[in-house]
Amino acid sequence: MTKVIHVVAAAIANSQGLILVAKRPDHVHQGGRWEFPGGKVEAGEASEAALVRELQEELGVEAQAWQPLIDLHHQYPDKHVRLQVFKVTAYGGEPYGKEGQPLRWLHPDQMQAEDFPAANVPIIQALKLPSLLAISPLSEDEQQLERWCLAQLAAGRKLLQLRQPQWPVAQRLALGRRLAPFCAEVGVTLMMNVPVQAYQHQPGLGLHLTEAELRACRQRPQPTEVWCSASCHSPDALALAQKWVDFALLGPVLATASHPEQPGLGWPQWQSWVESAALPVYALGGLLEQDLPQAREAGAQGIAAIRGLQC
Ligand SMILES: Nc1nc2c([nH]c(=O)n2[C@@H]2O[C@H](COP(=O)(O)OP(=O)(O)OP(=O)(O)O)[C@@H](O)[C@H]2O)c(=O)[nH]1
Ligand SMILES: [Mg+2]
Repeated sequence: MTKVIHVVAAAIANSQGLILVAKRPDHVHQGGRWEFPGGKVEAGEASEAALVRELQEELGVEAQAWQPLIDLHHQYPDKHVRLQVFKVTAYGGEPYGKEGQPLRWLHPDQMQAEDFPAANVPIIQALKLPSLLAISPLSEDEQQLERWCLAQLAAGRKLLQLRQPQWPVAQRLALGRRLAPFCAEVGVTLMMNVPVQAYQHQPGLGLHLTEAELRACRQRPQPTEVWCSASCHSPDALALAQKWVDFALLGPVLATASHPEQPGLGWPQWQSWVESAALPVYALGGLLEQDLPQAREAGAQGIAAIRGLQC
């Protein structure tokens, strides 16, 4: 097995939510591309100590507060890297390119994957995605679901999923079409849980696949501008999600009222499955907003919930 190069990198966020990126010198690995500042973890060094050291060495700043963003492996033709990325939310000093590297502050939506090393695609996705994903509660009452959606928008949620497996597909699509303009107006994506062939794109909507639909995929189900996600219940499903969609939901972490027959995976198993996946993964199953720090420590993008995220 090739040696794994363990790298820590920082998505440093300023008060406007812009993220600092630096240009790699032309002569180094992945030279000329933009990167998240950071570097190799030294032998015997703890990851977070490496993070603090690298930001001091490369930018002259003192990292003061951070949280895990995503931890992934990537195989380049010439090397295998593990990129452990932290979102740095507080720092002392003004960053400058100590090694002469140009710096820029970018909104995640301005980041183009092709300007970064190939390993960075999931990191950019993780920066674009929020930490909470609210899933619609089962209901026969369309007005109640409209109220649910509008309440979620009012609460500032950025990512929703319209589930309703008990409804005919046409009814799900019709409700999605009505809600889409409200979502689009405030930059929210409503993930539609409908068959791939039935999905019709419009601004404000995305496509969510069941695990069976994910397994049937032979290509990405929608162009890259359309968010696509999938439900996963095993490591091999996560590997497929990494290939065909932008993010996954993995669960149940705990047993839930909506799926009482499925025992919970528990955090240790959940974490061990996500460790080998290079895409953002939401933890699902019996979770509440206050479980977010634990979910992040386990490698989650955030939490997805029905009851846990009611407004
Ligand atoms: N820092 C950083 N490295 C990245 C990113 N994406 C990515 O593939 N890498 C790869 O991870 C490795 C990190 O190396 P680095 O050159 O930053 O390491 P370093 O700061 O310790 O430099 P040094 O070896 O010159 O002391 C490189 O192979 C680089 O191509 C990223 O966003 N940030
Ligand atoms: Mg570096």
